Amino acid sequence: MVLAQLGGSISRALQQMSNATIIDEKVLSDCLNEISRALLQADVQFKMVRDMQSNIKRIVNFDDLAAGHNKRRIIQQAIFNELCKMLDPGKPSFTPKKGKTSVIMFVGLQGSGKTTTCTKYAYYHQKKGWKPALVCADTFRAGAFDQLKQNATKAKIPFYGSYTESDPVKIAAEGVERFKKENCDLIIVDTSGRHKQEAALFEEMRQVSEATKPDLVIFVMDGGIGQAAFDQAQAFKQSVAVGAVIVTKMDGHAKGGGALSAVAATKSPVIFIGTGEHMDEFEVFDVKPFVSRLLGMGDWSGFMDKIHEVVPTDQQLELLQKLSEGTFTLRQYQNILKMGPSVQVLSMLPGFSAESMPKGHEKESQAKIKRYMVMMDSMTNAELDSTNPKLMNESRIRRIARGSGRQVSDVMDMLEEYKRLANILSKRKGFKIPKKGEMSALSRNMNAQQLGKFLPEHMVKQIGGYGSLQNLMKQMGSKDMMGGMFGGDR
Ligand SMILES: Nc1nc2c(ncn2[C@@H]2O[C@H](COP(=O)(O)OP(=O)(O)OP(=O)(O)O)[C@@H](O)[C@H]2O)c(=O)[nH]1
Repeated sequence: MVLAQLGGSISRALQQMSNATIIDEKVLSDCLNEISRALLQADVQFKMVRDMQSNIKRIVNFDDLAAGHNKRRIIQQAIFNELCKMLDPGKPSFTPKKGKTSVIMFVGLQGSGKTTTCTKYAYYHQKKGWKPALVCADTFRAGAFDQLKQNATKAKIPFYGSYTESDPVKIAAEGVERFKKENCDLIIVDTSGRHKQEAALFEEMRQVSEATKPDLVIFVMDGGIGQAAFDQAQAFKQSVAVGAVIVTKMDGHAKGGGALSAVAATKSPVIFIGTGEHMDEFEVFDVKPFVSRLLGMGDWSGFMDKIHEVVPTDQQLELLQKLSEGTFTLRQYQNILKMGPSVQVLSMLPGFSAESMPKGHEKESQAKIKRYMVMMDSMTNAELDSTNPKLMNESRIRRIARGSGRQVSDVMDMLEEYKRLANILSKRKGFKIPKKGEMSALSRNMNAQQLGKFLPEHMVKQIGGYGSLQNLMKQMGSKDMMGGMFGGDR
């Protein structure tokens, strides 16, 4: 994920600035140049980068800052705000309501991942108790209906389409009508894509939109599109009322910076990102935790949400404790993998960046995770909980391979990856976690001083001290941040 590199570069620039004895215009300029270079390398549009730079310079006016002002804090806050502004168009997109019919139309270029994303979107809502349905109005690409049908069948989602009807407008209208009668609350219309922006595609889209009157049009964009993103997104916006963006393929080599351009071009927020071909590889996109992650400040709320979602209750505290101590057993590895690819999960922790992860982790596919989980299921409790690297001897490895139906080399591979990760984590220990009794009280009324007690010293410094932390908490909504962190009410 190139975005991880962007995060690494930005937090390094901030760190360098934090290390400077005196922060003057030159230090700020160097820091901003570094950040701008990183953004441009991530394919963020030149104009946006230039605007960001001049906005920050305007906010951080050294002449106006009285001595004693915490410049570091003001600069970091300004960078945080500007990055959020780039990704936040200022108004939320239409949010469908469960139980009330909404029509959602998907548009995008061919190959952007539109059809896959329609099913992911439907599946995501279905898991939350919605009644979604899929309509295939893509009559241009032979096989589009089959693809949608196959995905929909697998996820047990009702679908509508035709092998013989060539008019997408007719299919879309009929499909929407049918599912309205069936009281589906989320009717998703997949439209045709083309290789490039063409008048015919836009005309067809306009007609489908007129016939189905969507409550929301979602523009699907390949995360790897680069500098072309702005023009492409703008062209779609000019034809139909795009209200939200989904960026796909963020698992691959996508630079991701195009997402920022798409937000600017459509004045619509990114609502989800696609992180793989699998139905589950789909994440809600929230600006502030995302920027916080980019700046190396972590995303506690996301991390704790994941823990609560998949890690057995009696193991949650232990997982946090072990992570903070830097003792990472196979049991912890198993729990992390339940939460998703380790690179994504661990980059939610403050002080971690995906960049610091061992090479190869970005390719942790669902299949590989599944394979590892099966092998771990064949391990004994003693093996899973051991901190002794010598425990896994030849006979144990053979037994695990036999028990899981894998090769000895597969078990060795998995152990190797575990060791590399454990090694990284042992060097990054240091965040402290609250004691059991402190949890609920802290989750509601915590101030920056109290939160600071649980963070490593260098991180508090990097954030810009307690003042910045307090601001960050305010920015992120302390209830949200703390609720996520300590499992309080949300
Ligand atoms: N790695 C990865 N692949 C994805 C993601 N989303 C979609 N894909 C893959 O991208 C390819 C194109 O996806 P489709 O859903 O067929 O694309 P489309 O935009 O619907 O194409 P048309 O229907 O022809 O317009 C497929 O191989 C998908 O599996 C993602 O988030 N990550």
